[in-house]
Amino acid sequence: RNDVLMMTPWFAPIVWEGTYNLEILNEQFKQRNVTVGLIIFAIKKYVVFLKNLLETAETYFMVGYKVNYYIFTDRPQEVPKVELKEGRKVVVLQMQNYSRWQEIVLRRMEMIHNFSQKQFINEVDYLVSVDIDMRFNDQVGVEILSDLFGTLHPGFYGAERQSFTYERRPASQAYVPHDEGDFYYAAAFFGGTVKEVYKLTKKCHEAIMVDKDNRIEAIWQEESHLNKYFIYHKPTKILSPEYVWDDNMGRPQILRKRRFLAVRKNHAAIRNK
Ligand SMILES: CC(=O)N[C@H]1[C@@H](OP(=O)(O)OP(=O)(O)OC[C@H]2O[C@@H](n3ccc(=O)[nH]c3=O)[C@H](O)[C@@H]2O)O[C@H](CO)[C@H](O)[C@@H]1O
Ligand SMILES: [Mn+2]
Repeated sequence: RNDVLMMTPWFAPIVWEGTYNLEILNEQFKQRNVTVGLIIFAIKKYVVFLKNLLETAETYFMVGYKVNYYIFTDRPQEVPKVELKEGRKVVVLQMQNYSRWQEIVLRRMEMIHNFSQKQFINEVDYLVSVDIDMRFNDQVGVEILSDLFGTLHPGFYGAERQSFTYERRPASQAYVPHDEGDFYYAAAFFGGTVKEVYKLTKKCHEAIMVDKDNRIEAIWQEESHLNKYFIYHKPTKILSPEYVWDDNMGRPQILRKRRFLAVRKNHAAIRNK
């Protein structure tokens, strides 16, 4: 394709529909018999999003592969029973709730870090962390897999560096100077091998704890820390906004697939509930 950027300056592919051959990739990944962990946080009221996310994942996510759905929740009894295909299972992981939604989203890094070391490393090859207020709407397969991958945020994929909403206060560990940064990534979809996700979440969690001691919270919480990390640890693959789209952004021509879509939500009704 010549209408989109297909490769970064550090030679990482940017995955758009029409840039890869899934048959070839499936041959490779089937031989390796990979298992993928999909990490989902369902704290407090957000459990209402779980059913639709799991059902659409069964239709579109890693079809034909083994998948563990790792669901972090404070309401295990509210995890819906969804019929799963062979080789796929739900693993419910208890997590405490926090009163502020900002604390919940920040603590995702800590939880993924802890469980990567004690559990995920023994059970899966790759981890994918996603927001729950989303649904799969088209195929998401092994074309996303790589050591470390991030997704271009739907609001900034064509934007200039100056407009990226990185943390700009030097007092925060997530600080990014104006002359640095490649892309603005969405925290709603990232992943990699368990080892790389472990390293990423460790670093981000540590930075978040330093910020906490200094009584500062990054402008876009863990997304700010993720963006900082990706500047100094470049992703080995980047996913186009096909993988985190929001129909509020319209339907541009270059978007041949809308694979993972934001579900409309009423912030006031759902956050801190
Ligand atoms: C598209 C995108 O980049 N989304 C980011 C943006 O999303 P959003 O504004 O969509 O944030 P959000 O409300 O979806 O929160 C992120 C996620 O945290 C979990 N959650 C949150 C609150 C709660 O009470 N219970 C709960 O389970 C849930 O999995 C949710 O999807 O900003 C957030 C933090 O500022 C995160 O960085 C999101 O990844
Ligand atoms: Mn979200």
